[in-house]
Amino acid sequence: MPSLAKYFREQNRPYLLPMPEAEVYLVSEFIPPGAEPALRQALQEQVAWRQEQITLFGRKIDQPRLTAWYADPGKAYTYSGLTWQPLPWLPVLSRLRERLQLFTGVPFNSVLLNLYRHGQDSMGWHSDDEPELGQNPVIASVSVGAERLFSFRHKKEKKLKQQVLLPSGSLLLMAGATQHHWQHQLAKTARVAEPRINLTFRYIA
Ligand SMILES: O=C(O)CCC(=O)C(=O)O
Ligand SMILES: [Fe+2]
Repeated sequence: MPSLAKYFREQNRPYLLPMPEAEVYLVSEFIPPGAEPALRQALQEQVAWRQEQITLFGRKIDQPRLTAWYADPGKAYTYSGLTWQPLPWLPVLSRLRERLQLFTGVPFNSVLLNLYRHGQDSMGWHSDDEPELGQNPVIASVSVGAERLFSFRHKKEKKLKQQVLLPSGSLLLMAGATQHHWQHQLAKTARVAEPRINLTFRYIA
């Protein structure tokens, strides 16, 4: 990571990742460190975590993570072949949404939650480019728990790559044309045994 990252981290200012044809910002302490343990506990206990399955080569297999989907009424979302019916907002999620809306100045009406139980849980390469997200979606991704490595690769220029560690309490904002030109993933890792919770706030048309 370039040395400027340290400056932005210390100021707790959004750090713009050096990526062409993308707009990706990292805010390292979006959740104040003192508030992080209570948030982690609330999410682990209150969220209706589910083990979903996907069909791969005609066989049903468990997704390598647990998930949950909360949204305003009437919003359904199709994601990796599954159509999600939303649950009504929990207070802990509404409060986070409120803070994110003030911070970013854009509305969010849904959140997809991922629970990576350990380093063997993961999410493969994809773009968040479903039509219901619109042209240039702003995706606000909050991380709580174990620090994991998040990777980007450019769709056409295969040499273009970027990686960023997502510490607990951080906010990663993906905006502009990021989803057109780049894919992202959360790879498996043998180094992490602790769980990580990720919340991606989105606006569904
Ligand atoms: O866990 C993460 O940081 C990424 C999750 C993600 O890319 C998604 O939910 O679309
Ligand atoms: Fe994603």
